[in-house]
Amino acid sequence: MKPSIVLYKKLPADLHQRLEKHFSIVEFEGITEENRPKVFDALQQAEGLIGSGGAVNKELLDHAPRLRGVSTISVGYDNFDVDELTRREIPLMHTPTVLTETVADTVMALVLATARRVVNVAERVKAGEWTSNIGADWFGVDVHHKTLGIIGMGRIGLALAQRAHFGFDMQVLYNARSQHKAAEERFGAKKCELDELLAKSDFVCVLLPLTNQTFHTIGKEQLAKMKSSAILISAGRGPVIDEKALIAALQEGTIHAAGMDVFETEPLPKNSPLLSLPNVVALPHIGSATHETRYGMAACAVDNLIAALTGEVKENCVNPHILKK
Ligand SMILES: NC(=O)C1=CN([C@@H]2O[C@H](COP(=O)(O)OP(=O)(O)OC[C@H]3O[C@@H](n4cnc5c(N)ncnc54)[C@H](OP(=O)(O)O)[C@@H]3O)[C@@H](O)[C@H]2O)C=CC1
Ligand SMILES: O=CC(=O)O
Repeated sequence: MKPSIVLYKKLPADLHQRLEKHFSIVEFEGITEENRPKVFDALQQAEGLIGSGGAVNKELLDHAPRLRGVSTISVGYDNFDVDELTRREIPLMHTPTVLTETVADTVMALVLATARRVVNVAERVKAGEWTSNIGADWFGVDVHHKTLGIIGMGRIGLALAQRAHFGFDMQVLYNARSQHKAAEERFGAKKCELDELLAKSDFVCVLLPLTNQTFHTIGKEQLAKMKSSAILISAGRGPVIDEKALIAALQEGTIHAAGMDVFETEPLPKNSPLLSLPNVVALPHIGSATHETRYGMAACAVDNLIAALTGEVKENCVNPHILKK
């Protein structure tokens, strides 16, 4: 009999078939408040779990006594209780690399859209406001030759630095725990303390994962250290930025604008003040959302689960130290 797995995200047909060759699949559309009891029921027999979104915490794991492998269709894994998975010796697999270039494109799109006010002016054109030669009230600010600060110089940070350096002749500053020689040698990036990065950057791009250490890395105090002409880009995880403090900074002119792909609450609530600020470009967490990349992520996650359950993990494991030799 094939091992049973729980799938909680719809997959392309061919990838579903690839999984079906190895496993008997119980499928759900996400893990929600409503379907939680049914998911818990299916988890009693499940040896594998694959999907994205929804918390995979101790409560859920307590309903999954036979679980041997978990695969998320994402690179970020902040909604997984990694300590609890590790304690139970369950490998957690994720999808780094396959989405890196696409997410870096999204971040660059946010840089350009906020600086050049692309969304705002396009809306004005559609509203019929372009009735004569445009004046300064339609102008944006330059991106090329400015200074771009990257907070979190990992895979995506490196791909962003490449775009900024070669595409836009920008000076790149970065803040991370370790030194990133590749970024320094290839893109002239300079490592600096957070305060220095905030004070010198025209664009501050936050690409940190969400952890206990990174929660609210950018708050009132940090925003006050930025140039009043600076633009903040948030594309790691929403809670890395104190959204209340950011809203106040945007309203009071402490900083010039913000481009955001991630938020403290997602989907962004309809009454969020961010939605009525003209100097905010808000995207619905589309960092990796192209057809090609989302397919690549799903394929990677399927292969990751097969590897985890057949004992053949070579890469993409968040807690590799638990793997049996
Ligand atoms: N908007 C979207 O759709 C997407 C968002 N993401 C988010 O982007 C994040 C980054 O992805 P990726 O680049 O692949 O991840 P990486 O793990 O390659 O990079 C993370 C970087 O963050 C740094 N970092 C982590 N913790 C700290 C800390 N406490 N203080 C300072 N720096 C820290 C790391 O520093 P060091 O190098 O020193 O270890 C590293 O440079 C993901 O975790 C995810 O949350 C990812 C994909 C899509
Ligand atoms: O936010 C997306 C991810 O892959 O992480």
